[in-house]
Amino acid sequence: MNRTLRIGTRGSALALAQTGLMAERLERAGATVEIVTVSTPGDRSHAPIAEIGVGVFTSALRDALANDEVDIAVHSYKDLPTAPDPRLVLAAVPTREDPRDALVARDGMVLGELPAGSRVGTGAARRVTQLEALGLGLEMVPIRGNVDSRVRKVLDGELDAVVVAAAGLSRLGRLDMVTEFLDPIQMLPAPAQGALALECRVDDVDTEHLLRSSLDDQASRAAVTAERAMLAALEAGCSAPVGALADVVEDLDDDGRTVLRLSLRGVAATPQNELLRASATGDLTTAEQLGRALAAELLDLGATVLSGPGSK
Ligand SMILES: NCc1[nH]cc(CCC(=O)O)c1CC(=O)O
Repeated sequence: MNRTLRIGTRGSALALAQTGLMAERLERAGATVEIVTVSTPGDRSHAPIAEIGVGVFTSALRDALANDEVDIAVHSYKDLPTAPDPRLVLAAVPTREDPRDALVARDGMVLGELPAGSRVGTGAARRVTQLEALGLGLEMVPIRGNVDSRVRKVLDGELDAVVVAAAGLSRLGRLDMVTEFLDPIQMLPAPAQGALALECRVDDVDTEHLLRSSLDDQASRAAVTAERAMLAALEAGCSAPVGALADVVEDLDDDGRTVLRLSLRGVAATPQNELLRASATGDLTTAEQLGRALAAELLDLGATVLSGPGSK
């Protein structure tokens, strides 16, 4: 391909960092690329995500792609609405970063060391509900804004701690700030957390082929496919307290041969905001069915079917 590929990104430090990484990899694969920043309503507003709705970070970028203003869009996968965009194709899910949530606390503290009444910043219902379930007496403070500004609130002494995605800090080169990586047994991440989604126009087969062949990672794609299928089946948006994590694990088949399997864990809440946890395993090739089956089990256990805006 000898055309210059325009890669669309949001303008936040995190978005620019992760798009820069993808641009480098595409150049190494022989492509000529140019980065184009697209401003989104999510970047301009400070209102809670629950008010401004799912897709606030991604719709403007998707429109720019569909309108031929850019050729590739790089998204944080967890920010994408679950409904597919018929104008676009998800051409690559690159190897996923650490999917866990991370605690950044004052004085190097881990969760168990935070005194009761400590002020912990997070706006995401999924994080709030799972932290409250630990019964530590923490005071949850709703915050929003980019990763930098959240972490700064701890450095400034405004908050005792914040919970953010480890992947965000990693891509910003700030993993040194993490005082504890939260174990998924206590804190399941948002579906697709730590993964990127690279889209192109559905009729741009050259770009699709390039992205697929140079960036797509099959195991990461299978894992996030299962997580997102669970989310979609619960009809939960980004503000819903739904967490999911699929790990690719080694298993033995009937003939004693090593095979790769998906191990999916999920968490959802009842109407009384009690947490329900469940898990299931399946094949990488049937990731979607696995996600739907786990959602069905959670619904059977009494999980609320949520609708409306919501992804973190
Ligand atoms: N909507 C915010 C958002 N979208 C993606 C990430 C982190 C990186 C990732 O999960 O890929 C974050 C910040 C956070 O949740 O702390």
